[in-house]
Amino acid sequence: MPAFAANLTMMFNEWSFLDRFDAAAEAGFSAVEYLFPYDFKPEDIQERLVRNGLTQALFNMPPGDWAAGMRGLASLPGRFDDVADGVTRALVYAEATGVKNIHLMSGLGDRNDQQARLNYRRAVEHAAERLAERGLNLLLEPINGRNMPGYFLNDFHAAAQMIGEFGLTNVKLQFDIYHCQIIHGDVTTRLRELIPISGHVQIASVPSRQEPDGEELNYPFLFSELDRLGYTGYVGCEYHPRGRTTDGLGWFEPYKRG
Ligand SMILES: O=C(O)C(=O)CO
Repeated sequence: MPAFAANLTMMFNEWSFLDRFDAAAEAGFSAVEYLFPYDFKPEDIQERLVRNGLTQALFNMPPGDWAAGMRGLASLPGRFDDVADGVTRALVYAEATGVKNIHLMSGLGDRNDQQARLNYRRAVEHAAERLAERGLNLLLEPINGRNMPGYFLNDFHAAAQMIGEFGLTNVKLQFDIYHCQIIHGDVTTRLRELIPISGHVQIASVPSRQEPDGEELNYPFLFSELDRLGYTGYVGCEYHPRGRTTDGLGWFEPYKRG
């Protein structure tokens, strides 16, 4: 049975950010993830994790100016020093939270542009090396172009190919089933191909990106498939609740922490 992480960027928004840890634990989650911890003190986040017995499953490196539309820096020209500073900052939070997986967003750009590919490779190699010194994984996530138009890493096959070319054992795929269904479909076949290189899985219904309890995908089947494939990482619930978060947790009832 998969272990689920509540995504505190999207879920439990009825609470302030730090109180979402308490709410997720109360709802039966054993782990949490979110996009960015950087507006909060590392020790405050640590305190919430410890108090609630929660595992920190994932967060992202600093993405650049998110409010101005930046979606990561790794493939961008002239931003290598900012990527390196971001790694330093993320490692402070890794130390406090005990997270094992950190996601490096690629940024907007053309995946077929040679210079953007070189920028990306340099950023990934640098981040991966520094994370490896702490025994951490660097995650790379393909994101669909409907949610993030112009995103550099917008294809699962291309991501798998790059991960193979980089040849770094701590660089893994972040397999968001929602993005995969929108980009490629045939999600079960993609899971069978790519779980061996995946370090984290995420879920949401398609097309609404709400609770994983209907619409295009049969999640109970996909959860069993993850078990059949021997996946032991976390499954991040990166979805927008339709209403109150706790009212939409019927799907989670069989999986929650006792
Ligand atoms: O937009 C997403 O799907 C993300 O997970 C960004 O980190």
